[in-house]
Amino acid sequence: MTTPVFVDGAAGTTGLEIVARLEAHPKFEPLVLDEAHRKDLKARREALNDTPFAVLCLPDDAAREAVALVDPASNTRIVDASSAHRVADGWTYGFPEIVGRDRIAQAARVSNPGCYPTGFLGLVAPLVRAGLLPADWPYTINAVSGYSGGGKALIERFEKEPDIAFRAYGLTLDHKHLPEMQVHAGLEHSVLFAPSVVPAFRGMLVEVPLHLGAMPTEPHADALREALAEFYESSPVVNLDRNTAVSELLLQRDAKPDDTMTLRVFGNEGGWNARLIAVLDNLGKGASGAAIQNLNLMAGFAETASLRL
Ligand SMILES: NC(=O)C1=CN([C@@H]2O[C@H](COP(=O)(O)OP(=O)(O)OC[C@H]3O[C@@H](n4cnc5c(N)ncnc54)[C@H](OP(=O)(O)O)[C@@H]3O)[C@@H](O)[C@H]2O)C=CC1
Ligand SMILES: CC(=O)N[C@@H](CCC(=O)OP(=O)(O)O)C(=O)O
Repeated sequence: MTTPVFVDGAAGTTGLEIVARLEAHPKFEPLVLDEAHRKDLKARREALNDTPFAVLCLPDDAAREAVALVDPASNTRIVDASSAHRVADGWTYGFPEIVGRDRIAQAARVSNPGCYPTGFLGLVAPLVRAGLLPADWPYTINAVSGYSGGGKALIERFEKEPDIAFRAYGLTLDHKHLPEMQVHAGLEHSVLFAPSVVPAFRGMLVEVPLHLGAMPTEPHADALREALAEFYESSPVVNLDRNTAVSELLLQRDAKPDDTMTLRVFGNEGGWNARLIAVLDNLGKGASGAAIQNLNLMAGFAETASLRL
């Protein structure tokens, strides 16, 4: 006997990957609407109210609409992959390693983190919480993503314009991920975020460069690395790679789906500077893998069931 999960937005980039993981899942099964009904309000309302779990893989407005379609008396528990509810009251932020597995397990409304915030928060939130990095520091994030991060529209653009080698964006400095990065890292100031896209389908590198010697706490890169290693010691999904004897980190154009995230801390010899770098799949721990991890915890199943580890 399997538990049905309604995937609203199943024809989209994130939705397709969630359906694939649910199809391979030993205890869940995906419920999707056919092409003629996938945007039909009546069909969506029924599925949203009559299924024990629903995952929203929709643009923000459609995700808000989906939540409004759920009767307050309904028992449906929701995971929202959009950015509509990431700092909203009544929603639990779906980053189990940081928020706590118990909180996700008990929640009726879980908001999946954004892909870039998964990398940033994975690196910075535990260190701020431990007092090793200051909460009032002006943090900067340099990040590069595969083009599937922009959904169907960006995939189409990169496939039509093969000459694009690099795309810097977010140039108005008001990217929609700023609030969740500040709130869930417990920061006093908004971060300075410099995202970009390269012609690879999936994968991302999220980097936080730090002038450690200028910080009041003057943390050493080794201390940051060890604190992260300890924090993620028991995680089956997030790991800290202690090997800093690497000269480069690469994203591959044909990378396979991957639901893990690897963190690294590089420091210079004097300990003045550090580069904190997270490598993840925007469609894995950055979206679909995180949704399955949260559903597993909510249903009381093994945390990593059907993840691509
Ligand atoms: N791509 C990624 O790496 C990540 C995405 N996310 C978030 O996940 C959500 C989905 O993103 P993504 O899969 O990339 O986007 P896509 O554009 O690839 O897919 C969105 C899907 O939603 C469908 N849709 C739009 N409006 C409605 C509606 N009113 N009712 C039913 N279906 C609707 C679209 O239909 P149609 O096919 O007709 O356009 C499309 O199939 C977004 O909120 C995104 O921000 C989060 C983390 C990472
Ligand atoms: C390359 C690209 O365009 N990426 C998306 C973020 C993808 C993601 O994290 O999804 P959410 O939008 O749900 O937060 C962007 O910058 O808007």
